Amino acid sequence: MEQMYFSVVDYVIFALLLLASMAIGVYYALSGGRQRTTQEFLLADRSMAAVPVSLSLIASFQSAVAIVGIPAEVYANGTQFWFIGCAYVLGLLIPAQVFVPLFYRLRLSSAYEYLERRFNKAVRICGTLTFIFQTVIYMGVCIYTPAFALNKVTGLPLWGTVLATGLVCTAYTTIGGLKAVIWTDVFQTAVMFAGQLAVIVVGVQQAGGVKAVWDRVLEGNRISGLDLNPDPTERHTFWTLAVGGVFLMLALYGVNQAQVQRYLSARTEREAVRSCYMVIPALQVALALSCVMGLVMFARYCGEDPSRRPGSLSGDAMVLFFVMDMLQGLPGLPGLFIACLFSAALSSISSAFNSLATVTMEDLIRPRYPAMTEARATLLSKGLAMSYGLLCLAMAYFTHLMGESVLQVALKIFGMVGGPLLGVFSLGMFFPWANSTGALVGLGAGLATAFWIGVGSIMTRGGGSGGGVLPSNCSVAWLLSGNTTVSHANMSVVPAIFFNISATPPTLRPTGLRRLYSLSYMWYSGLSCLVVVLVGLLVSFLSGPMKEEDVFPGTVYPLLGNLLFFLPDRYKKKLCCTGQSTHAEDRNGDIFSSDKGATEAETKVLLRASDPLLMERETSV
Ligand SMILES: CC(C)(CO)[C@@H](O)C(=O)NCCC(=O)O
Ligand code: NA
Repeated sequence: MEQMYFSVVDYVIFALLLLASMAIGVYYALSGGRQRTTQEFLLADRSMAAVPVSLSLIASFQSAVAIVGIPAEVYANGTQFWFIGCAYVLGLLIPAQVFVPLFYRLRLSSAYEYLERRFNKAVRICGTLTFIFQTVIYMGVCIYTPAFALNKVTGLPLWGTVLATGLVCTAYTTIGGLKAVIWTDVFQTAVMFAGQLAVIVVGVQQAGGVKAVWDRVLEGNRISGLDLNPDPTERHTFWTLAVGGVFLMLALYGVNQAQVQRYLSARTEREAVRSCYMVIPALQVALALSCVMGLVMFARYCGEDPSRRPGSLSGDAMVLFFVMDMLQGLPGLPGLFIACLFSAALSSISSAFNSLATVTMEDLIRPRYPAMTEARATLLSKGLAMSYGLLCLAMAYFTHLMGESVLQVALKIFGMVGGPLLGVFSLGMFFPWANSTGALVGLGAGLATAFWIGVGSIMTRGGGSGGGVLPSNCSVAWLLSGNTTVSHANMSVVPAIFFNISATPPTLRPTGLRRLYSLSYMWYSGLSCLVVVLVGLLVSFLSGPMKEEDVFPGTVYPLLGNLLFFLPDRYKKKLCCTGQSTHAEDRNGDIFSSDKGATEAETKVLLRASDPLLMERETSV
């Protein structure tokens, strides 16, 4: 395969992306409150409108991993993965109805503050540390993926690209705070969609039109029907994607700090909920673009002259090769696509930096030094954002050493670490009896289960079967054979991470522990969430369940009460599921609506003052 060369226009477009992002950072460093308070730096002064928030929400977890990983998946295995779109519906309706109002009304700064109000400090700190662990690994994958892909195709130095993007992102995140992060996300999401659309349009044209594309993907077996196989070890079926995917989406869009922080930055609760709803169609568009891109590439390249094939390239790098090949000779378009890849990456990395700075400040540092001045806290938050930026560069190196397709790696991390976190939040919100011991033991059990299965699957190459390349009339076996003509020697030293998505050979049905390890990675969130809730409830009942009236007001969602709506109140009370205060606002609505200018501390006092039960409890402590 020949190395591709960028024209001047391409370099200019790429440079413009970095410059524009930087300019947005500078603008928010110098306008508004000039980033002099943590409220502005970490929460955008709680002044954002729904549209930028929702675009920023989709950008957080849509990185270059999805941009190359989803087309690679569709190219190799057909459109089955598209069914994850079904999970987007419940996966965002539930946050919009349950999580967002609850968090918003508590006027939190960090999602983990909820855990302290509902349980205790220890649960909060464990939650925070779990989130930090998840995000630090994820950001390494995020920054490494586009740099590696670009290096393979254009020969641009890998670590130079990592360094340049990492530093630019650190810079605008550190000076511009959450406002800059959200507005760069908006701009970067636009670039991301533009780049994908350009590839699709050019690809369809080169493949001979929409009809030709359709015929070839049908002929090549790439349009998947509804796979209703109930086997949980099957990697992608309707059940793993549409049901298991809901838990993945809840972990990401319901309780992940990066997203919770965006909901909290919305100017009103209504805007926050609206932004959550708007993610559903926007994310469907993003998914459709990626899947269609995979199909177009299949139509364009299947059956291509073998001498031009990228030899041992894995799915992910192959996507980039195809894209660059299609766009060669169209000035500016290769640059636009590279800008698309890096936009996707930057918008995820910047979310990671800012959310990590927030939790470190609000959950770990501030509770220890409550007297810290606002100026010092803001300076420290900026220092934290910058330090996490530098740590990200180190994490890129770790990713370099990992194996597997990057899409699967990213979704596994979300499931293994995000699932237990979702579990501990669900335990607190839906089960008033759960106590802090239950929450801690449950979280530990959930993490242990997830890592046992996750690490087991890596050791035994499990994680769900059925990931091999689909058979089709037009042979694609060469993609994996690795011994076809490779014109450049360096193509054969692709690190393991870019080797294919294929898992265990479908012929062997694993038994015993191996069967457990081969659980589809799409179930990781659901399973570990369930373990946390079950173990948490069991331990709570054994160690003395919490009484409903002792729970901090506004931290419980009356799930059982709502489900058993047909029972008379008397029985509901007996069952302990009336939801003493469903949402803080039910009781304190007037306070919240009339205190627009009040500081957080004042609001807390107001909230407490309006709650005699709580006052009593606090004074008796
Ligand atoms: C996380 C979802 C499912 C939804 O946002 C999707 O965007 C995705 O597959 N992301 C992969 C991880 C990443 O792009 O970083
Ligand atoms: Na992104």
